[in-house]
Amino acid sequence: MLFLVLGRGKTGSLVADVAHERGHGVRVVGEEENRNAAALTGPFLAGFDAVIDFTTPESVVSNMRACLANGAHMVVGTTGWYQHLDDMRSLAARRGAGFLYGTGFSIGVQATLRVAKELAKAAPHYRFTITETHHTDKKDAPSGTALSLRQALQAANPSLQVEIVSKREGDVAGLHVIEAVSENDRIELKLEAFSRRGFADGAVRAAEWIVGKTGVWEFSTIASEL
Ligand SMILES: NC(=O)C1=CN([C@@H]2O[C@H](COP(=O)(O)OP(=O)(O)OC[C@H]3O[C@@H](n4cnc5c(N)ncnc54)[C@H](O)[C@@H]3O)[C@@H](O)[C@H]2O)C=CC1
Ligand SMILES: O=C(O)C1=N[C@H](C(=O)O)C[C@H](O)C1
Repeated sequence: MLFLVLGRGKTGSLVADVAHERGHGVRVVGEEENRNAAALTGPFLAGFDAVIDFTTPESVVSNMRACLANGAHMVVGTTGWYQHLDDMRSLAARRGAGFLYGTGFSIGVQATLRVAKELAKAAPHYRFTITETHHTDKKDAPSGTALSLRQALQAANPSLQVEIVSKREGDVAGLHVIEAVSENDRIELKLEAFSRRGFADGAVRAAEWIVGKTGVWEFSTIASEL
């Protein structure tokens, strides 16, 4: 397959490496070539099986508009743009695109989301806090994964109030800690990414999955198929 990767940064570069390792052709387009999605014309996009976006909360919106309007198959790993989610979902549906988005593409994040739901049910009267720590260049806060974890906790137990604390330190690839506290004890569920490799692997597998499909999916709903 031939993939177009948007973003030559920390994660986009690794996504390109993983896609090569899995036997795919890859073209990477960076910021200089693609200001305001200038590179993403219909004829250019038609040459790729799928597009994978790891850019910024600002740039990803024009990238999605261009790709989805042209009916492309697109995987969006970039976080911090979810106020536009309804618009992007309807654009994808109107144009017959394939659109898959998500906050944490690693197996670790997906497993933690499942365990979090069980914890919310098993400790319904505890006070919940999510603390997320990431590198100092991260543009969005809270992290997309922290928002997904809160959503998972509250889906399992709608009465839970969940505080999110964001920390920015060094080059941390991703640390999420869920803490549930009662008068008697404290439970901790901790997920530490050792590198960005797990996210890149999930993104490439998601791109393989979406080729030829039309529709809109959040990553967690299809992760078990990858
Ligand atoms: N869903 C997931 O599993 C993961 C999501 N992320 C998210 O991915 C995004 C990127 O993260 P990093 O790679 O750490 O950031 P980064 O800052 O290292 O890379 C972003 C790159 O996008 C480039 N860029 C900006 N506008 C562009 C445009 N219009 N076209 C092409 N490239 C453009 C920038 O020049 C930069 O090189 C963030 O939103 C982050 O939260 C990161 C890791 C995992
Ligand atoms: O910006 C990052 O680095 C990461 N962003 C994602 C998020 O916001 O959830 C996923 C991962 O934690 C790394």
